Amino acid sequence: MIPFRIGHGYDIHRIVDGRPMVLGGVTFDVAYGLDGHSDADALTHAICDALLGAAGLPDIGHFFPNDDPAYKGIDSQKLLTRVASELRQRGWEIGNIDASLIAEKPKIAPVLAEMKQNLATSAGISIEQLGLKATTNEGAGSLGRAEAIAAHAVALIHRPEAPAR
Ligand SMILES: Nc1ccn([C@@H]2O[C@H](COP(=O)(O)O)[C@@H](O)[C@H]2O)c(=O)n1
Ligand SMILES: C[C@@]1(CO)OP(=O)(O)OP(=O)(O)OC[C@H]1O
Repeated sequence: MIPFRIGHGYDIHRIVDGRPMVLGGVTFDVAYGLDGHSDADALTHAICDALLGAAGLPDIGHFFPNDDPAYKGIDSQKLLTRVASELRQRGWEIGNIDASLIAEKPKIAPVLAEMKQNLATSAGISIEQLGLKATTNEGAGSLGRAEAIAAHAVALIHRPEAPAR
């Protein structure tokens, strides 16, 4: 069996009034938020799907159905912790994760380090194993009009090395 596997995840949530704005486990003090069944943390969802995809497992909606009241408003860091646990139960270790947020607003840079710490802790990896960037969509399209926030993520997972004999 190939000891390394790569996965990709993507998610997008609409910006609406009257919802919390949670990204990477950080809650922003703004008057708008993301629509969804959970806390709608698109960044964390993309990372979950990258990990699940790498392991050849079904996507986030399979593990946490969006019509199940158990997941209504749930903190997506709990979902990421569960996803990482599902992988480890199947003998996978996380090599690294790299993610990109596409958000016209809010400004991510001031809380980027806090997001990285939250995500690394939830996934059970070190900060050095996690890349995170933010970009605007330069005003183009629905993302550029700040109608939604999207995230892409890739993850590399591997089987633990066999002990040397
Ligand atoms: N929501 C965002 C978007 C971007 N940033 C930071 O600004 C830099 C420039 O963004 P461009 O879209 O003009 O390339 C980007 O590299 C990020 O450091 C941000 O903090 N929050
Ligand atoms: C996270 C889950 C949890 O029910 O709900 P949503 O917040 O709606 O997020 P989405 O990425 O649209 O779907 C995945 C679901 O598993």
